[in-house]
Amino acid sequence: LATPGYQVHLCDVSEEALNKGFAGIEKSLARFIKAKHLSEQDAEDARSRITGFTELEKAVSDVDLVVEAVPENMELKKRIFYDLDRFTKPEVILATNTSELSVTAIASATKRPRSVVGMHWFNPPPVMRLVEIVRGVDTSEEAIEVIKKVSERAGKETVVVKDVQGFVTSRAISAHMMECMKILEEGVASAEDIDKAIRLGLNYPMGPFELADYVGLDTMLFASEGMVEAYGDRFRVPQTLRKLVEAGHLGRKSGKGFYDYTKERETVSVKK
Ligand SMILES: C[C@H](O)CC(=O)SCCNC(=O)CCNC(=O)[C@H](O)C(C)(C)COP(=O)(O)OP(=O)(O)OC[C@H]1O[C@@H](n2cnc3c(N)ncnc32)[C@H](O)[C@@H]1OP(=O)(O)O
Ligand SMILES: NC(=O)c1ccc[n+]([C@@H]2O[C@H](COP(=O)([O-])OP(=O)(O)OC[C@H]3O[C@@H](n4cnc5c(N)ncnc54)[C@H](O)[C@@H]3O)[C@@H](O)[C@H]2O)c1
Repeated sequence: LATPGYQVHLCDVSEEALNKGFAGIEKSLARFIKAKHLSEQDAEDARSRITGFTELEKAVSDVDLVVEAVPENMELKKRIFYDLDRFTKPEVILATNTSELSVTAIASATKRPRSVVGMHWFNPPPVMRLVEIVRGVDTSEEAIEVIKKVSERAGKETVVVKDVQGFVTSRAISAHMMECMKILEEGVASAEDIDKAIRLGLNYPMGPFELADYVGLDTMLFASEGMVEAYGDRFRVPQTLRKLVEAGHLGRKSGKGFYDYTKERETVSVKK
């Protein structure tokens, strides 16, 4: 959002977490410069528009829009939205990047459910072309329009969908990933070969296991558990996923998931 010109307040729980965020932004800017999508000056301008905060109240006291992206946990999201409602000006729109939780339930923690809306980005957000906008039961047309305009200014296409479990995209990707994990558990093929088959045979940019590691296995597990509750057994969470998360192997962000990122990986380069 800083690249197309917005002033951004980035808030996280600690300096360390904040620095991790800034490091991610640097990596992304470097890729855009290398690909000649941005000049050094554009990148410097974007950087200068981002200010870091570790106190939510200070971060949001004079903003016009909040985009929340804390971990996928309803209690945490509700607590944050309760605070956002108290700390922001009454006209501010409060968006959530939830992958699958009920936007309506998150909105119920505020006194302004009309101004609460889903703004679902995709990983990696600077590159992926879609923002899925989720209309909660009370979300106003005005809130939807603001998110459309902001997304378009960030170069994204949008779709507006109803607030059902998993919306369109998480529901579809969960079904695909869960089925591939069951194929792995049945011993039909190795993770490497399933990824290769889906990449080359079905022309997906990433196989299901490298994508799960990329998204984060904890996020995948939270999302899948919600799907089981809403849609029943057809989304049964595979043991493999649950065990990896129990072991703290969350994918790329923890260094290990379906694959080991602490070593050179020869088997699963994303391409070829
Ligand atoms: C769970 C949630 O709720 C929802 C989700 O997020 S579900 C997951 C959705 N995401 C996906 O499905 C991603 C699938 N994977 C892909 O589309 C591709 O593998 C990928 C875009 C990540 C990488 O693309 P790939 O062609 O394999 O690699 P690469 O050549 O390195 O990257 C392609 C371009 O993106 C750029 N890029 C990749 N990651 C980037 C990043 N983090 N920041 C900036 N630019 C990036 C590269 O610089 C490159 O740019 P160029 O074509 O102009 O040179
Ligand atoms: N990972 C993905 O590919 C992806 C894609 C689209 C949407 N999402 C959604 O985005 C959200 C975040 O997911 P993630 O995978 O980035 O999780 P993550 O655990 O990788 O990152 C969450 C961030 O929130 C911070 N945080 C935790 N508590 C906080 C608080 N009280 N105040 C401020 N910051 C806090 C953490 O320090 C961390 O930096 C979830 O709702 C997820 O479903 C994730």
